[in-house]
Amino acid sequence: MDEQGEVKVKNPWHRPAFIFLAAFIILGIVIMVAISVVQNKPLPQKYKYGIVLDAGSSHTSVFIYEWPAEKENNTGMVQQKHTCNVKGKGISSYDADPDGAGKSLQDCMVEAKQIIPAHRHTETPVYLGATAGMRLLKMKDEAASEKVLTSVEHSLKTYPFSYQGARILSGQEEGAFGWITVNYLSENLNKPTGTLGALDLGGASTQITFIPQQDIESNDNSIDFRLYGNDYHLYTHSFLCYGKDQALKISMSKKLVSSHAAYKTDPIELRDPCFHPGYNTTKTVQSVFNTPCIKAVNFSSGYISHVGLGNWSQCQQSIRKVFNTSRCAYSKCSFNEVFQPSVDGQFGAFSAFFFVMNFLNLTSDSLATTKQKLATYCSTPWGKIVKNHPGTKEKYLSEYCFSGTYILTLLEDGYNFTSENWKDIHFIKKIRDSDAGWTLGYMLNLTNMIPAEAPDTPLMPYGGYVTFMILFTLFILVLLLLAYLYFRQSSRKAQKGII
Ligand SMILES: Nc1nc2c(ncn2[C@@H]2O[C@H](COP(=O)(O)OP(=O)(O)OP(=O)(O)O)[C@@H](O)[C@H]2O)c(=O)[nH]1
Ligand SMILES: [Ca+2]
Repeated sequence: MDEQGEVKVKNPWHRPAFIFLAAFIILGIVIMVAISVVQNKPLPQKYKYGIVLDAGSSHTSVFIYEWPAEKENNTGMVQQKHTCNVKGKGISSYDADPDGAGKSLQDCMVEAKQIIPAHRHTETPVYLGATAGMRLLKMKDEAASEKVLTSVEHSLKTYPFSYQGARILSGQEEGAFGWITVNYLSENLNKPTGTLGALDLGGASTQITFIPQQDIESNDNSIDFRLYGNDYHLYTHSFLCYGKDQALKISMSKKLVSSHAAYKTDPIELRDPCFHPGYNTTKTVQSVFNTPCIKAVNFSSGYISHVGLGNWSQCQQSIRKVFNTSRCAYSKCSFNEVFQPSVDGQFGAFSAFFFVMNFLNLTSDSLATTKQKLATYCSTPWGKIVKNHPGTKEKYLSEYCFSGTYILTLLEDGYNFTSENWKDIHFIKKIRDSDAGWTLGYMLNLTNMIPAEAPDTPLMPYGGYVTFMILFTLFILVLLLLAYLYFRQSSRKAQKGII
């Protein structure tokens, strides 16, 4: 026994090695647990920010976007953090007072400074994009439009952000970026599922953008993108002067010009089926004709007595005259000789498409029901309408019959939607808390946040990777332990054999 005891003490696999291995295993487990705890602890989110000013024809809105700094190239990560509506009218209305355009942005930009953390200010890009109002001003008075842009540029440069430019977007860009926005927010861009067409109705222009089933016959209407490894061949068209405010002016001017009485009376009487019975307001001729969308006409008076008749079918007939559908040089046209393939797939209809249809409660009816309800609404006396909506601005309120009828006629007679595919039009304001509109798509494009190729995805998700590493390491440790026990056993046997 004593001899055996002496041999045991000499065994190289004896206590120090065992203690070392046990310590090694414990240390390994402690390190693994510590690493996985630290790794899984939610990181303090580091957000980045971007600002886009939508200088529309009717007003300017400031959009602040935010996204997690580490995930800027993943789809659906950028979100709208805040919007601010600039007080007053759009920047194109400052043609006689360009300095006023820059000043008008002050309040919203100060708000942006408060909302975005100070340490991010200098790296936050600011873009201003102007749309149809400025396109029209440029047509009317190019020097004035440049002065307005210079004024907003000077104003934006006084803030601590990274100024990236103020420019007028083309109609094509406006349509295409609206399409990118709705498809980015719906997370359609990296999936094989279909995309959402985009319908935008502004005050001075309207855009239609979608992926058609047929060839695009005119180059002006075609735009190509490669996003997340997929090629997109888009049809897009922007109709300048066909936003709802300009369309109303065109429609009123046509009625005035075609009515002989209009040339003789003072004020000129405009009997309008698109306004409620009992509506009677004096307007200036200038307020209708002050746009490059209409040819100037001489009248006997500078004033119009605008009298409502509240007749929906006559209203629709008068609006149809705004669309010229008599000629088409392509296989298919929408109106005004513009090529348009048949509409296809689901559409998101936003901006004034939503404001108007939502107000009229017409966002989920069939086409036939929509027409019926609208006819009833238009024939409702003006006094009753005002009484039923005490909080609504009278200018907005008076125009809903016209605007609803215009939307219906534009979609059905203009873009050729039918009672079958009417349900494919979704009247939307926001998708996942961000407004549908061109601004987000514009920023994503200019900051290269939508890569042409899909980013490489890791072999397995992060959680799976951590679990795998822990299990695999434990497996190796168990193997080492077994090997140790085996060796110890066999060396004991060997010792015994020697004895
Ligand atoms: N009823 C209602 N109308 C609105 C509202 N906001 C804007 N509008 C009107 O809807 C129309 C379109 O508004 P926007 O989409 O902001 O148009 P915009 O961007 O100024 O014009 P574009 O430059 O042509 O795009 C204009 O006639 C606005 O006066 C709203 O909250 N309610
Ligand atoms: Ca707009």
